[in-house]
This record gives sequence, structure tokens and C-alpha cells, in this order.
Amino acid sequence: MIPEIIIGILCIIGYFYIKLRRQWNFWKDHNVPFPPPEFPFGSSPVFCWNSFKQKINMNDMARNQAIALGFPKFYGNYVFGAPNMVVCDPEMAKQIMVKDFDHFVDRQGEDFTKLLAGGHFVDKLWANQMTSLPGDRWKNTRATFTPVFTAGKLKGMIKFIYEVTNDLVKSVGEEAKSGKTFELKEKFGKFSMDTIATCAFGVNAKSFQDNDSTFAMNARAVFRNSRADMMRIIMALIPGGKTVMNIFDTPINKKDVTMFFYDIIKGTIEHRVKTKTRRNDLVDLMIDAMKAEIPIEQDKEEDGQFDKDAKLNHKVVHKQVDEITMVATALVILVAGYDTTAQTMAVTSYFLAKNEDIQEKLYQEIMECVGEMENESGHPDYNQIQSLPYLDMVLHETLRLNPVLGLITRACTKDYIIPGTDILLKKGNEVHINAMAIHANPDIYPDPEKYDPERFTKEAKSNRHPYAFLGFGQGPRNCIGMRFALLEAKLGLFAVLRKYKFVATPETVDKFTLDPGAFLSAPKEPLLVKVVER
Ligand code: HEM
Repeated sequence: MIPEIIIGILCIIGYFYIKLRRQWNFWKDHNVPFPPPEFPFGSSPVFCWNSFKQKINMNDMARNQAIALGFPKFYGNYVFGAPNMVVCDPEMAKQIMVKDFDHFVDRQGEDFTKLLAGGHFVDKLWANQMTSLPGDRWKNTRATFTPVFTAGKLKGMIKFIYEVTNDLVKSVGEEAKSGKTFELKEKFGKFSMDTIATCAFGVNAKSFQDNDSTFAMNARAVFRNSRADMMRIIMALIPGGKTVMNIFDTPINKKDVTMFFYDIIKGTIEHRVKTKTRRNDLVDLMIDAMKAEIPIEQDKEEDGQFDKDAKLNHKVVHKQVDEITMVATALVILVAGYDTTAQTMAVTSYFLAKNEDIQEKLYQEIMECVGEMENESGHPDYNQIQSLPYLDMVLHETLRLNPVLGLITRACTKDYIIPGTDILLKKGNEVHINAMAIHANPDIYPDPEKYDPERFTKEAKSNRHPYAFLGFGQGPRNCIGMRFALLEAKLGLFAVLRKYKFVATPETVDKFTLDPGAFLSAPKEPLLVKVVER
């Protein structure tokens, strides 16, 4: 009861704050469609009352809004009373994400960035993450760490992923022996966690051996938001709230969990420097990148349109290794890479279990590759795993039907006139690219509810707008970890599917719904399947 009263009081204060800023006739005055605003946060799925009350996942809400409005090119919304534009058209998405990128460098408005930055050391670690950094500070960090994620560097890290893949296959083998159903999100969660732990933190998280290993428990805690966590965020957002928090030395973000990861990465760096050991993992590469010691190499794989659009023309101002940036970057790999990759693998396996013909076609492709493999490790090498078109198509179709991040945000960094209109978006206003809606538009993807990897043949792709797929975002602020994620997912699925077949059982849900409490489009129901040995 007491938390509800406090939330109620905070909402009233918030309401008056919004009243000062609100421009609720903005879209109406410009004849732009908008969903009905909801007290007190406006109709934006990110901040709407329904989402907050945990009734509907915000990504679902974004898709429903677009469907209800008939998939307009764009529609209007309000974030805390300020207008924000929601884009449902691939060409307009390209305009925002690439052509007019200098107006949309940031991911969130200046006010929000400042509010969440905080003065506490813990908050500094979060505010320095690439996902939330603004302007030139983001450009510096992004340009510094881009060479870490090139194909050439990933090749050097593949051996660590092989090791975790062996644990995954062993664990799936035990499920096959038991003959019982098991939960896919949990299984691939362990795989994703251990991959990130070994590559980005230089430690063995041992998730497969011990579900409650300290690393796993802390990593899971990053993603779980209690009422107290939500209240600290709300407190920081109301005027004067942060001052009170500073007086009580209370950070906005979770203190113990953040410091756990801080200690790990700090310890790993100190150990490497002291013992002069090198693993060529992400930790070493990040240290090199901070010292500007990674030569920029252009791989053939990286000259496609996606990479061309991602080019960032920025000269990095180098400084000595900065502990905060290093820890923040290791943390962002965990935050942005753990759940996203685990969920993509789990949902793909679920769809394979539900679609036997697709799984069989993929199995044939995998077995052809196995026939050509000479690698002593028993795994495909980098080039072999990248040359499996159907595996790639399957993963893309999973992310089309269920994009992990259904709303991709940008904030206006300079006033902007929406092309073809006289509508002025002011600096600080947000734009949401509704990937959920673009992926569900029947004019772009006929029969959009159907899981069909054939939508991603070379020919099918060439007949569509390139921005009709936004699973990894687009432009200079796209997903920096895309190659890493795809490599990890492909190696893991390859190794499992080669030996085992996913089978749907009466316990497998017909259709999953999305978790209303999650920011990502995460399945709410357990994804239960069986595996049988081939
Ligand atoms: C299948 C797995 C993944 C999916 C679907 C995914 C998707 C995305 C999307 C949609 C964005 C926003 C892009 C935009 O705003 O245009 C993003 C950003 C980002 N992702 Fe991923 N991601 C995945 C895995 C990873 C991994 C493994 C890492 C780290 C190794 C990572 C690191 C990041 C970072 C740092 C950003 C922010 C980039 C910036 O602001 O410059 N992601 N991701």
C-alpha cells in the first residue's frame, strides 16, 4: 500500500511538471494522427500508463497503435507531454537514421540524459555506456570501439565461443537423454551469459555447471526491476528528486550489482597488465582500442549497404585508458548482448520446433557443411559458418516476426522540419522508429504473422526497401554487436541442430504473448520443447 501511495504522490508532482511542458494539441493542430493520450504520461508506449501498470508489452502496444491507425507513414505521440514522432515507413526511417543523422545523433532527449546521469559513481558507469551517451562523447566511444567488433577481430575470438558451445551441446544432450521438456530461454540464457562472460569479462561464469553461480545471479539481477528500482527512477525524474538522492548517497541504478561487475573488469585489467598475459578477447581488444592500437581493417564482409550506412565520420580524440569507459563498455555488452542474443536463439528454436519442414531444410544445410568441415575443433570455422544462407535467413525471420527491440529511439539534436511537411520538431523531442509496425505491415511482408524464412532470400530482399528490416537498427547508431551476436547464435544453433532435433509437445504454447513487464519483446510464457537425438 505504501509504495502505491508514494507512486501516487510522485505522479501528481509529475503531472504538474508535465502540465508545464505539455503541448497536447501539437499533433491535432498539424492534422497528424495520434492514439488517444492517456493520463498522465501521454500515449507513448514507452511511458504510457498501461505499460506501466504492466498490462501490455510496450512493443505490442506500438504495433497495435500502427495497425489501429492504418500504418500511416508516421503518427504522433507524447512523451511526458512533449511531442514525439513515431515512424512506420522504411524510407522515412532511412531519412532519420542516416540521411539526416546529424539531427538525430542521440538516443534520448537531453533532459532525460541529464536526469539519469546523476552524480553518483554508479550512475556515471551507466551514463557512460554507448547506448545512452550523447553527441561527441558517443561519437568518441563508438569510433574507439568499432574496430573491436570487425569480422577480423571476431575470428580471433571464435575459440572462446566454441568452448561454451561444447557446454551447450552437452547440456542439450542431457535433456535428450531425460526425454523431458525443457525451457529454451533458460538454456540459451546460460549460453549467452557464458559467452559474454568469457569474451567480455575474461571469466568463466559456469552457468551450465551452476545455475546460481555468482556471475549468473548478478547478471540476472541487472535485468530484474523491483518496485524500489522503479521508484528510484521516478524519484530522479521529478524536480528536486535527484538532489534528495544525492544527499542520501543513493544512485539511480543498482549499486551492489554494478559494483560487482566493476570489480570483475577492474580485476581482470589489473591482472592482465601485471602478468602481461593476453587472450585476444574483448577485454584485450578494448584495452588496445582505448590506446588506439587497433589498426582499422576493412573486411570484404563489411562493404555492404548496412555497413556503408553505418559509417561515422569522426576523428577520435584519444586519451589514456579510462577505467569508467572500459567498465561501462563491458557492462553495455552484457546489457545489450545477453538477453537479446539468448532470446533470439530461444525464439528461433521454438519456431523450428513448430515448423518441422523449416528445421529439416536447415538440418540439410548444416549437414552439407559438416561434410566439408576439416576443422579439428569439430566446429565450423568463421568462413564456413558465415556461408550458410538458410541459417542466416532463419535468424532474420525470427527477428522480423519478433524484433527484440520493437521501438528504436532517436532524439532531435537540432531542430528539424519533418520532410514534406511544415512541422517543426524541436531539439530534445524524440522520434521512435516503429520496427514492430514496419515488420508487421502486410504491404511489406504479406501474411506477416507467418514464420517464413523465404522472405530473406537474396531476391526477396532486393525487392524490398532495405530499411524494411530493422532487427539490428540502421545507420551510424545501429547495433555495434550485430556480427558478434550472429556469430554466437549461428555457432550455438549449428552445434545443437547437427546432433539433435527440436520437437514441439503438448506443453509447447501455440502462440506466445509478450511479457508486459519487459522493455524487450520477450515471450511471457515458458518456451517448452523436447529434443531427440538424430
Ligand atoms: C540478436 C542479438 C541482438 C539484437 C537483436 C540487437 C539489436 C539491437 C538494436 C535494435 C539496437 C538499436 C540500434 C539502433 O538504434 O539503430 C542495438 C544497439 C546496440 N547493441 Fe545490439 N543487439 C543484439 C546483440 C548485441 C550484442 C551481442 C552486443 C554486444 C556485443 C550489442 C551491443 C549493442 C550496443 C552497444 C548498442 C548501442 C549502439 C550505439 O548506441 O552506438 N548488441 N542492438
